[in-house]
Amino acid sequence: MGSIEAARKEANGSLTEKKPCVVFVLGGPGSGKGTQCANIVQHFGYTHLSAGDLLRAEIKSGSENGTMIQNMIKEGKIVPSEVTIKLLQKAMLESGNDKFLIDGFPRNEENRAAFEAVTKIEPAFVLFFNCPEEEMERRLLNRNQGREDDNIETIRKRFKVFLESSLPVIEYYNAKGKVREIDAAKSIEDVFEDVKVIFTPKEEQVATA
Ligand SMILES: Nc1ncnc2c1ncn2[C@@H]1O[C@H](COP(=O)(O)OP(=O)(O)OP(=O)(O)O)[C@@H](O)[C@H]1O
Ligand SMILES: Nc1ccn([C@@H]2O[C@H](COP(=O)(O)O)[C@@H](O)[C@H]2O)c(=O)n1
Ligand SMILES: [Mg+2]
Repeated sequence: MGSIEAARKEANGSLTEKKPCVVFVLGGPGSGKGTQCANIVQHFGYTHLSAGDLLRAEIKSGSENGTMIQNMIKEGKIVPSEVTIKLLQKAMLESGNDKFLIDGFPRNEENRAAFEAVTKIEPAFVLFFNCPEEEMERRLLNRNQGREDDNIETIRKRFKVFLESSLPVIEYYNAKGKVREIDAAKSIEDVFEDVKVIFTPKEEQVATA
């Protein structure tokens, strides 16, 4: 049985009940989550849902939560789970797909516990892009996508939140054997080579030795 399918069945506890396959994609700011998710979508048919992108779209839509979300993002703070989970659930329903890369979520223990309580979905696994802070800082300062949080002051706050609130979530899943860690300091192409191994069912992996 392929590794993803096995993880999915184990996560959802049943062979018949059809729950979506969710992979949480975590890593520090600038570790390359969005870049690699775009590659995974092309090769493996997942729908990519970036919590940060959904929150930024919510600001643009003129929603009543827009100002609150904008202020939180400028400060690198985590938006209350209720808001983010509603956006994720809506996007999952609208996608028509049943395989999701949820990028940048859960960002803290509150995100994690609320998602599991509301959706009853356990991730198949957690893809963790591990990258040194100096490299992430360099990437963010060169990103040039006009993001209000890509300035050195906010970047430092985001790093602090990652260490204090997001790493414990990765440790939580690691204790359950669910973390697939990737060295994200390599080139985009080399990182994707490592990612592909994780998403390719074992029986399809060609022996190179
Ligand atoms: N392996 C890599 N080597 C060099 N640059 C990279 C690599 N991966 C991504 N980048 C670049 O670094 C920047 C940040 O990448 P990306 O947006 O994918 O990160 P992210 O983890 O989604 O960040 P955030 O958490 O801030 O959304 C982009 O400009 C991207 O092109
Ligand atoms: N679960 C989340 C994810 C993101 N945010 C806020 O959005 C900012 C940008 O997120 P990226 O993943 O695009 O880097 C992040 O710093 C948070 O302010 C959130 O609140 N909750
Ligand atoms: Mg991103």
